[in-house]
Amino acid sequence: MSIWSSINRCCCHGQAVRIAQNVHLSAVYRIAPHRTHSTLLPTWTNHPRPHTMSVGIRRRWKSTNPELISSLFVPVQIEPATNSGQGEDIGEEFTGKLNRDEVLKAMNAFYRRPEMKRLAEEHGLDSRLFHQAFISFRKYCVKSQTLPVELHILLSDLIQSQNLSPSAQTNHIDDLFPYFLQHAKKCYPHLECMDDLRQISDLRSPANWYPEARQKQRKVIFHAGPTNSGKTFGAMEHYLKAKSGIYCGPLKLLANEVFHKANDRGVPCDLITGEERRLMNPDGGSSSHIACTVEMASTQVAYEVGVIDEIQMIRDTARGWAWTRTVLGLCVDELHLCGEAAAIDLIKEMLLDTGEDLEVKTYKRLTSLTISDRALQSFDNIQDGDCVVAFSKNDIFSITRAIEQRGRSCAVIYGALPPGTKVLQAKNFNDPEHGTNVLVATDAIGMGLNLNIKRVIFYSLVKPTVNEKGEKDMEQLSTSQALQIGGRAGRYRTQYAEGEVTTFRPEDLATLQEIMAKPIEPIETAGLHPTAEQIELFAYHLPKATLSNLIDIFVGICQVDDSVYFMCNIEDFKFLADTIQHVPLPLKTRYTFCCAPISRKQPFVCSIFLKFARQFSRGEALTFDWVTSQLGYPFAIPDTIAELQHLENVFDVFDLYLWLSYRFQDMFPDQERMRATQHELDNIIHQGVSKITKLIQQANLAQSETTDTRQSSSNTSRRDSGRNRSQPEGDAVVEPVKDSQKLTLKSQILTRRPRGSALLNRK
Ligand SMILES: Nc1ncnc2c1ncn2[C@@H]1O[C@H](COP(=O)(O)OP(=O)(O)OP(=O)(O)O)[C@@H](O)[C@H]1O
Ligand SMILES: [Mg+2]
Repeated sequence: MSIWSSINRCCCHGQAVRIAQNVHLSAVYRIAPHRTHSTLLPTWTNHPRPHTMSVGIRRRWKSTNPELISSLFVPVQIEPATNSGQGEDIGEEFTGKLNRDEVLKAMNAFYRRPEMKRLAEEHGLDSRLFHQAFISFRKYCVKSQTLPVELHILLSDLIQSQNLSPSAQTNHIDDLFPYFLQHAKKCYPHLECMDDLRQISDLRSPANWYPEARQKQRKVIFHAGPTNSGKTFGAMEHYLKAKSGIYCGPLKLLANEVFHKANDRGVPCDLITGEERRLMNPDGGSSSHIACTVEMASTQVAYEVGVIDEIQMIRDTARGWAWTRTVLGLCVDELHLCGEAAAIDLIKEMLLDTGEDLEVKTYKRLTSLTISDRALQSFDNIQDGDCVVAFSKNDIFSITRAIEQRGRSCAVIYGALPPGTKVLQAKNFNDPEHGTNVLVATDAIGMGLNLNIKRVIFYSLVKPTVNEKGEKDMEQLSTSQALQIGGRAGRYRTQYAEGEVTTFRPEDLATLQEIMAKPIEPIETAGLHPTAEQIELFAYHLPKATLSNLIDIFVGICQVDDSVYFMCNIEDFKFLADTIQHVPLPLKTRYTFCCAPISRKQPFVCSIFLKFARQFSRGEALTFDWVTSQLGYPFAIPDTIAELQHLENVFDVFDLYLWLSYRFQDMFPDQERMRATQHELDNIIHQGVSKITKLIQQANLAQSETTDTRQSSSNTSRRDSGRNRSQPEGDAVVEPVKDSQKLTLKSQILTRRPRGSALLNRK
């Protein structure tokens, strides 16, 4: 029996909660940000454990301002009662018609009574809710053509006795309270079920959500060390030798690499990502080993060995929950965690709740990595094996152009490129015969690609980030990030076994040395996330609330042990929920749609997402022909940067389709055709990237102005001023992609948006 049908069969709130706790819920999909995947995330267990505090351990629960919470509850509109015309108004028959002004007077007298406010507070109505509910109640009483008989009579009595002495009054103004409260509960259904809501959103013991894992006493080993120290290699040896194993990686590329490595070693291994399932067993059964993206890991299937790679991602504000879930939930005998030592204490803290110990294995870097004492200063000084790292696409394009103007060919890698393109660009760069011996990249190279880099050159030390609230920030690189990116230089057993790190600008060099010399800050908290079941239960209690409002309420009232955990940000999810709010879909379907791995910063993809939801809600299958007709198919090799970027978005639409096709097979029937076409598109994008300088030139860059460059590539005044002081002319100041080009992209996207879409209305 699914939780959904359980809930529908329940008639009382308490029962719904009990059922949720007793049934071990089937897996559900969870949100994943851009280019990541959905997952299975069980919530409730049949082994509830009291929330005891571990002795001697600092524990604190998140406390939220109650007024902030109350502002999340949107009142349900109560319409005034109309006369059904089926008979007389009995109240009016008894006491006559009520005088509207007198009713208002009585009501206002009620509102002014401090005792009423206090009483309301005892029933969960703070002053804000009391005020809102009173306004609604007053309007209802004044505007209704017919009122409940008792209320009508009470109001009539109150009006008549207004001028009498208190002893002569038969009724008191306070007698209105029960009627008011009844009305308030209709306006704010949560008043009836706040305890249940708090219980549902109690996230203080996430270790108890995984009964299968808790039945094992897992051996947990942390492979800690810097980049390129053989951590993953060490853990993989255990994985490959085991009878069964699960590898959980942060990227499709890494899962893919393990998938190939295992199968090449004769260990049958399946690949599972949000958009792909590759099963090696011809009869469709599962192999003994699985390589998956972390969000896709099952916590119910038992394996001998589990590997969780890049464990430091547990602090990621958007995806951290997926690492938390696998650390607590993988049902394995032996669990290997690979990553920065900065996560060791946090993992130890988490394992206090599972009763398991942590064994730490430390690694040393396999090759040397030195910080240069000279900045690059000029692109004239670029050498074979150099990788220039920048954090904005505009910088990437400008740098590429500047280097190619000097007669060198560049490989280019940034996050929005499809995986195939990234791999091919990396391959060209790695191949000494290819003639592409310089790489220009964002921190997308930080994980997953094997690159023959000799020297990493930081073009900038400031990176755009998203904080816990989902807001964009500009931040100086952390030590962890600088080591992660810089550590790509001098990879073991590659052409360049000795790595070097430097900056482009001399004035950044000291800062880089300082950043890289600092110890990595310990990771203090791990991400958590509400689950589909929890949101479903909220929806059961608050049926009139929108999905995005339900999420807000959940986050507002949930209880988290914030000495160990934090709530991940869910802005993309909420944005998607708002985008399709007006499309009629069952809640579970709506929830799954909103878990799709797309970012709100991709307007074109979001507009297609809305079209998908509309088509789906009409019950019409999303065929290859229908989808590609929305996307300007067939695709051509891009001639401009704008076209290239548009194709990158189209690629993400294919990902969206494939992701949904695994959740709603009947409605997304053309999975294989879409996959084949996406593969072609990957090639087309790669061809576009390979002639990127030509694309940039199309934008008539000659007219670009130096001041534009400052805006696009500099994020600190310190760096700006330094550059102007000391850079050789025409070098540090690389020209940005022109604004006119950005406009072309924008207009292209706009013309492709559906008319009247929510997104257009938003803008
Ligand atoms: N003992 C070993 N024998 C052979 N090759 C090894 C050994 N240890 C590591 N390598 C190779 O060295 C390279 C780096 O190792 P690995 O990827 O495990 O490092 P890592 O510490 O996980 O790095 P990162 O932090 O970048 O993930 C890989 O190509 C790996 O195959
Ligand atoms: Mg590794």
